[in-house]
Amino acid sequence: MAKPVSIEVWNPNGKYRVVSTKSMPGTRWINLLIEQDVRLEICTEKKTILSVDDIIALIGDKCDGVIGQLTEDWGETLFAALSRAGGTAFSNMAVGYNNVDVNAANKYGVAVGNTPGVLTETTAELAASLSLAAARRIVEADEFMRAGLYDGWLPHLFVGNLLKGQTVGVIGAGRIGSAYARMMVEGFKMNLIYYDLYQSTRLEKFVTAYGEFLKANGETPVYWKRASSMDEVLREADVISLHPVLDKTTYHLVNKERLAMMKKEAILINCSRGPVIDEVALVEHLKQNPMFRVGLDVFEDEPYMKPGLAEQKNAVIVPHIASASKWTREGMATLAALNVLGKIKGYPIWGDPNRVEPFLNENAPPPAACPSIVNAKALGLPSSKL
Ligand SMILES: NC(=O)C1=CN([C@@H]2O[C@H](COP(=O)(O)OP(=O)(O)OC[C@H]3O[C@@H](n4cnc5c(N)ncnc54)[C@H](O)[C@@H]3O)[C@@H](O)[C@H]2O)C=CC1
Ligand SMILES: O=C(O)C(=O)CO
Repeated sequence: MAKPVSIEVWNPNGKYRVVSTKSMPGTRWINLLIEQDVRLEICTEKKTILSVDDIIALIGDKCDGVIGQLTEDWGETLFAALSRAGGTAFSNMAVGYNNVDVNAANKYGVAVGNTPGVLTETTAELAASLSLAAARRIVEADEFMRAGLYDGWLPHLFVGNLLKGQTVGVIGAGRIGSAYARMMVEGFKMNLIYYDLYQSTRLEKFVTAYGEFLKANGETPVYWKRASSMDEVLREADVISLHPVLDKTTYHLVNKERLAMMKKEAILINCSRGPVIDEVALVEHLKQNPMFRVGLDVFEDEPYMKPGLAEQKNAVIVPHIASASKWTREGMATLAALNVLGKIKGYPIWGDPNRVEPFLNENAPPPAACPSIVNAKALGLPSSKL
């Protein structure tokens, strides 16, 4: 028998029962649910990561849908429990859904939602922030000041890397990778080399047009190149940012051998998922190559770091905050809630998960559609004509 879990209840007499495993930013998502006859239960347990047993207790005997978090293990056990409780809808409050076993969800006929688009720019901005922090040694310099060690300007003090004219490498040039590439090319006049399974024509056109603009204004133009292999990016780029999904093809994509291919003074940024880098190999590489720097938002065994990482001065490390702007986090909550609500109400699936703005307009009711259901095809769910 699972232990009871503490909750806060909204609209107790609502017809549909939806559970959110965490309190989420903003109130719009709550209002959108309760206006549509939902009894909403929000878990108020203090512990950060809920166990499968905690979530089973939250689901209970009758539950139409769950809004969950990327820290939770949504596999066979939870989808079976949700299905037994009559549920057909789950949404991660995240775009990444490597914590979800979509095949298990398909088996139990549960729709799986995610929250693309709303976090693209926010996440790219954090990747850009980490790139700058690593290049200009901001964290080391901040620690030095606070320790009272600054006793005057020196020619050699915290010398870092100039980005202008260097090459930025992007691995996984999807929504976030492309947004980051544009920031670095336009903001710092860097050349671009990228690797993705698919061509990013829009990104290429952007860099071409920006290069022509610079040239027309008497400045050095910027260039792009689509690499034929990831190794080409690692060898050529000065700053490399990882933005692929995490799956079997990207697990330990950056390993000991690949770290060795990179320039000795390269900067590596990871705002995708921790296991994309072999973190043990990374710690060793950081120790052996003091001029090599990393900016990490994600870790292989989150929330833990591999031994030795925290001691490396050439690593800038932040706790998975890439999507943490107020607007984005409130928007993620809204999209996750609307995924669950839409499925419960039998709404069709929004046609373009890259264009979710209509769901985020606070001055208008959202479209009658699920913003993004990743297994819509597998479940045969209809597409919206809106
Ligand atoms: N740190 C954070 O807080 C955040 C992390 N993320 C992570 O970023 C990931 C990407 O998000 P989006 O850009 O919205 O997704 P997306 O689907 O638009 O882009 C992912 C890209 O990776 C490419 N890709 C897949 N396998 C690859 C491989 N083996 N080699 C090279 N490229 C490959 C895909 O073709 C695609 O273009 C998410 O799946 C999530 O894990 C997303 C948001 C915030
Ligand atoms: O959305 C995601 O995938 C995250 O990691 C958090 O925003």
